[in-house]
Amino acid sequence: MQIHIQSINPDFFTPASSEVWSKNFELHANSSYLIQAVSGSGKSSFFNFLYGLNNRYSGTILFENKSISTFSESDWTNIRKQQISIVFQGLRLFPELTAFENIQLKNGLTNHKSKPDILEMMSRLDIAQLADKKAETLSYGQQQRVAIIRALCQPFELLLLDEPFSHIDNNQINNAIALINQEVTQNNATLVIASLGDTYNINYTKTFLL
Ligand SMILES: Nc1ncnc2c1ncn2[C@@H]1O[C@H](COP(=O)(O)OP(=O)(O)OP(=O)(O)O)[C@@H](O)[C@H]1O
Repeated sequence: MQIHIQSINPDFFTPASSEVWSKNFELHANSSYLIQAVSGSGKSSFFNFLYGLNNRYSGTILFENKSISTFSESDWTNIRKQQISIVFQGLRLFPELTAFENIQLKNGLTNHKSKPDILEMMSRLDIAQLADKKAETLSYGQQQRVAIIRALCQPFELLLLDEPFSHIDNNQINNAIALINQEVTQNNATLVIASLGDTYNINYTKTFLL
């Protein structure tokens, strides 16, 4: 998906000058981007704009040359099912559901992956043994890995990851990055990762300071 960002600025706070706010740039397929932000500079807001959860900004965001401000709620429902996947900073898992149920709930919308595929992904991130545990009983780093796999269990052209590895050790970060890269490549997708400073072992097309 071709994404054009044209001079956007949030309506609800005045950001400091950055390489995102008030700037024109494009995000391309088969490319990875890092948004390096200081806390409170608006990276979650930027992701919410791209995911259609917040439209309180000036400027224009175009997907395939169409302004996303024209999309209806049902357009966004389809886009979130087929084209954009996200890991929120706060994860948004269902605490009462098991790790596997959290993943399958999303996967079931498109039957993107089989149960053995999901269990293999969980095994790669060393959480297969937690499949039947309620999400609320998992550590935050384990929950982050559940949320990452859940995000990979749907078709996507744009994958948004908001501080996805903040509670994960380096070894597991590398396993997660290998899995994410594999899925991004298979989908010919655009990857956008936000971090507070870490750069991770990813070959970025461009890094933006926010
Ligand atoms: N709904 C809202 N109404 C008013 N102000 C908001 C709203 N959401 C965020 N803000 C403000 O916008 C600024 C950026 O918030 P945002 O959550 O996007 O930052 P962030 O860079 O993701 O921060 P952090 O890394 O600390 O989570 C903050 O000053 C915040 O108080």
